[in-house]
Amino acid sequence: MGFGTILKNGTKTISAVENAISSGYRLIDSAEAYGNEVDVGDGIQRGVIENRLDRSDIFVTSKVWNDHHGYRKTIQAFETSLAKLRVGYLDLYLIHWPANKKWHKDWRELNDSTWLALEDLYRAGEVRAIGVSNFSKEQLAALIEDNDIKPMVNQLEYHPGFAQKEAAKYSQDNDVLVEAWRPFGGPDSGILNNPVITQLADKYGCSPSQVVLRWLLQQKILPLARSSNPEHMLDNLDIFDFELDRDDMLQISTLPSDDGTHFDPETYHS
Ligand SMILES: NC(=O)C1=CN([C@@H]2O[C@H](COP(=O)(O)OP(=O)(O)OC[C@H]3O[C@@H](n4cnc5c(N)ncnc54)[C@H](OP(=O)(O)O)[C@@H]3O)[C@@H](O)[C@H]2O)C=CC1
Ligand SMILES: O=C1CO[C@H](CO)[C@@H](O)[C@@H]1O
Repeated sequence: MGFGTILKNGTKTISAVENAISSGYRLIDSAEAYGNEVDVGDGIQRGVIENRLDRSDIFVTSKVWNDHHGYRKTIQAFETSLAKLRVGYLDLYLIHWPANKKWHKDWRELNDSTWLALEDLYRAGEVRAIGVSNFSKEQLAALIEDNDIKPMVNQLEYHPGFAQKEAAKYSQDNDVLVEAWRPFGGPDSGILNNPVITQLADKYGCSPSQVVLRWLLQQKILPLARSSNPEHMLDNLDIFDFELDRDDMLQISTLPSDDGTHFDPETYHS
């Protein structure tokens, strides 16, 4: 179970990350694009001290943003992220979004040169694992074909009403761990109030968020949940003592598309 860090206000970020570590989270998902790596780093430091942990107990992820694609800029972006987070090394570094065909004629070469930077950081021991985020099947297949080291993770938008099944299946078939971003569809989605989800929560005697997280785990997908509320943080971790049955898994998987904004890896540009 991972903890997401899209949190705006500085103090709120520091205390959310510190509380998350005190609640038991060990995977902290950050990114240069969230603009709060200094605060995330402070939260990690406080959480480690408060709970008498070591740096090595925490798994820290960051991601290179779209305007830093390419070998040289990626290395620089990594160094900046590391300096802001102050954690010595990263456990996982991801390409946040692929360069895609719509915006880059040379999308494949551009992804390869960004990836080469990640490979070099990995070989140098600066990052313990490397991966991608928001890569479609085609984009991931090209990267695997062209390079020596296969991505270890593909972090995808994946939640009830928007499951990127093709990309997830291709990743898993190639031993690439899938992480789910925005598991609850973000703050304004109706996922946690969806009647199918709330009825299943009643059936299993758990919360709607726990139903969603179980649905992900049972597909061998690692969820990245974000919360500023310590009760929700604990609730989201307490999901290892029940199992959704097959029919209920299917009910969630076949929910119609939700009303959220869905980002398409083949066209997204920012
Ligand atoms: N790779 C990528 O491109 C992307 C990665 N991400 C990553 O994924 C993480 C999660 O996605 P995010 O967009 O933050 O949204 P989430 O899907 O995690 O939803 C967060 C919302 O859910 C609420 N919530 C959490 N737990 C509960 C609960 N138990 N009961 C009721 N409400 C709950 C939170 O409210 P409250 O605070 O009150 O609990 C908050 O409003 C990000 O923080 C980021 O790390 C996100 C987007 C893109
Ligand atoms: O990680 C992210 C945070 O959310 C953004 C959109 O709101 C995404 O573009 C981005 O991938």
